Formats: sequence, structure tokens, C-alpha cells
Amino acid sequence: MAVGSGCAAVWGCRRVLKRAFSLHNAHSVKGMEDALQLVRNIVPPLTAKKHKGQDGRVGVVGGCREYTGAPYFAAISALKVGADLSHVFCTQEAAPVIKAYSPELIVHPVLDSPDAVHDVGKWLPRLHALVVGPGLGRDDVLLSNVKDILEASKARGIPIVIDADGLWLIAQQPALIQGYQKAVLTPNHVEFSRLSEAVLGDPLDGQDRRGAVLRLSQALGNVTVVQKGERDVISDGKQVLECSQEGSGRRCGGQGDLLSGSLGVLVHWALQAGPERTDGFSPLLVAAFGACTLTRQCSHQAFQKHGRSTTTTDMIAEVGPAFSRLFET
Ligand SMILES: NC(=O)C1=CN([C@@H]2O[C@H](COP(=O)(O)OP(=O)(O)OC[C@H]3O[C@@H](n4cnc5c(N)ncnc54)[C@H](O)[C@@H]3O)[C@@H](O)[C@H]2O)[C@@H](O)CC1
Ligand SMILES: Nc1ncnc2c1ncn2[C@@H]1O[C@H](COP(=O)(O)OP(=O)(O)OP(=O)(O)O)[C@@H](O)[C@H]1O
Ligand SMILES: [Mg+2]
Repeated sequence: MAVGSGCAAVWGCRRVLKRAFSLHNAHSVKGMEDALQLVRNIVPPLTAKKHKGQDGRVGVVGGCREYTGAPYFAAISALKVGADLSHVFCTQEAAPVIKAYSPELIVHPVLDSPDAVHDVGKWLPRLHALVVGPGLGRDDVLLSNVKDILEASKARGIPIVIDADGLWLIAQQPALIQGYQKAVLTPNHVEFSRLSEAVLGDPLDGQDRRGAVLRLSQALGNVTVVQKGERDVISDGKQVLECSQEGSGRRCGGQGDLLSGSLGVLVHWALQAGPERTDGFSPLLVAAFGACTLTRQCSHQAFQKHGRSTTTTDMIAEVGPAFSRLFET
């Protein structure tokens, strides 16, 4: 797809990109198809030639006394999208709870151990991507361990999705992620304001969401930023994409965890596929567009069945059908 690729002046091609990536625009059916095609291009084929692990070994760093649902949602979503193995690195107390939710997850009760960084670090060579933050909490000891885990992951060049309390840590210490171009941040409205305040010293400009996301990404040295909301706005500091796939009016907790877990796997696939398969677009932008579209489609499908009682568990049950519908047609 040629639309927007290699665009030097982002604002000059903004209208073209919006046409290409806005699903609600009545004239954008072709553009939408093009955007979805880029995501389809990165999905690895299922063949008999592969071994277990090849389609993704993802680690989720999060899970503490208060929050066990969030890391579960993220880790199970990664598996349901197509990762082969999904690990959770959480506190000792959270581990039996998360294990009891699912026999499919590999759960390490290490995050509050004195050797946490070593205990997680020895798994890093086997991981394709890390999702840091869902249900992590804000305990100083845990955050200090996560800081060291982030440094070790960056040193190995592991792609990192940062969400929830991981973003709290980044707002305290933006230098931790500055210039690391294999990172994607997935803030909700409040998390975005916090980051924007910390990095740019600006209160959020609600009128110009695309400009705000672009500026934050640039200030962080082209880290990819996904601002979730009524529309999801995605930028790598060079290009700005929007996803307005129809979701639902339901705003139950956990939908962001589904997004960050899915993104963990899609980031790996996109980087593995390389820029030829994404037609010059940053692989991380394409992965982020895929995760946003998928999450919103899951919300839409779950809401059709369950209406107001829709919860994130209902959305996770839709990952398979939604994925096939969007990316395997
Ligand atoms: N079942 C679980 O275990 C869940 C745990 N969660 C975890 O809970 C922790 C805190 O996450 P929060 O997202 O609450 O972050 P914060 O603690 O920063 O709280 C943000 C607050 O802002 C509100 N808010 C969100 N969007 C808003 C908007 N557009 N306008 C105005 N207010 C808005 C929310 O209701 C929330 O009270 C994280 O560790 C997160 O992962 C969540 O992921 C939800 C599910
Ligand atoms: N107003 C909205 N209209 C439609 N979709 C929305 C809206 N707000 C958020 N979403 C979608 O919901 C999903 C999660 O975004 P949300 O802002 O709820 O994340 P979050 O607060 O981090 O969630 P979590 O409860 O998991 O922490 C995203 O896919 C986003 O596109
Ligand atoms: Mg969240």
C-alpha cells in the first residue's frame, strides 16, 4: 500500500492517512481494507513445519495482591490471538490465583522475591515480547524491580508493550524508555494526561488528540504511543493513524488488558515480518492498529450477545471469531 508511506510531512499527509485508517468514513472502505491488509500481511501461516514457541513466547509482568484479573486478561489474550506460550511474572501471593484461572498460563511467583530481576532475567532470552504493567500495582519495591527488568529487556532488544502501572513508572522516570524504538505505550485517557504532563509539561489538549500523541511520541524519541479512547490514536512520532472500528458503549475494566496482551504477540509478528510486509509503515504501528481493531471488534461482538452485562471475559471469548473475521478473510 502506498498511502502515506515515506511521508515526510505528517500533517501534509494527515488527510490521506485518516482516509486510509478511519473505519467509519463512508468513503474509506478501500482505505480500511488496505490497513487491514497490512495487519493480515504480518500474521504467520499455520503450517506443520513449525515448532512450539515459534509463533510467540510472550511474557506479562504484572499481578499483585489487589490485581490478578488484569495480568490474566493480558496473558490469555496473547494466547488466544496466537502466541504459543504465555508467561506471567507476578508476586508470590498473586500466582496461585492466576494459575487457578487458567492451566494454559505459565505463572512465575517471582516479582517480589529478593532475586526478582535475576528470576525474570533468566527467562528473557526465551521471550519474543514483554507486556509490562497490567495489574502491577504501585509498590515501590515492585516498581524498582520492574525498572531493572526493563533495562535488562532493552539490553536484549526485546519489544516491550507498556500499559497500566507500567505507565505510572514511565511517568515517574521517562528516561527509562526514552529512545527505545521497540517500545509501545498504551495509555488510557488518564494515563496519557499523566505522561503528557511528565514528559512535555503540558496539560492535555483535548481538541488536538493527534497532535498530542505525535508530540508525546517525538518527545520520547519515537517510542510508539497508542492513546485509547472513542477513537484510538496511534503514532510513532512520524505518522499518525486512527482506529475507529465499531466497538460498543460498554466500558468495563479489562478491555485495555486485552489490547496490551494482543499487542504483545502482534508486535512480535510485525517485527518478524519486517517493513516489506508492512509496506514501509513502521511494524509497530501496524501491530498497534491490529490490536486496537481486534479489541474493538471483540467488544462489538460480545455486546451483540450480552448487551449491558458484557464483561472482558465475554470479549476474550470473541478473540478467535473476531480475529478470523478481520484478518483471515
Ligand atoms: N480485573 C483487574 O484486575 C483489573 C485491574 N486493572 C488494573 O488496575 C490498575 C489501575 O488501573 P486504572 O486504569 O484504574 O488506572 P488509574 O489508577 O490511573 O485510574 C484511572 C482512573 O481514571 C478513570 N478513567 C478512565 N478513563 C477515563 C476517562 N476517559 N475520563 C475520566 N476518567 C477516566 C478510571 O475510572 C480510573 O478510576 C492497573 O494495574 C490496571 O492494570 C485494570 O486493568 C482493570 C481490570
Ligand atoms: N469512548 C470509547 N468508545 C469506544 N471505544 C472505547 C472508548 N474508550 C475506550 N475504548 C476502547 O476500549 C479499549 C480499552 O480502552 P480503555 O480506555 O478502557 O483502556 P483501560 O482504561 O486501560 O482499560 P483497563 O480497564 O483494561 O485498564 C480500547 O480498545 C479502546 O479503543
Ligand atoms: Mg488499563
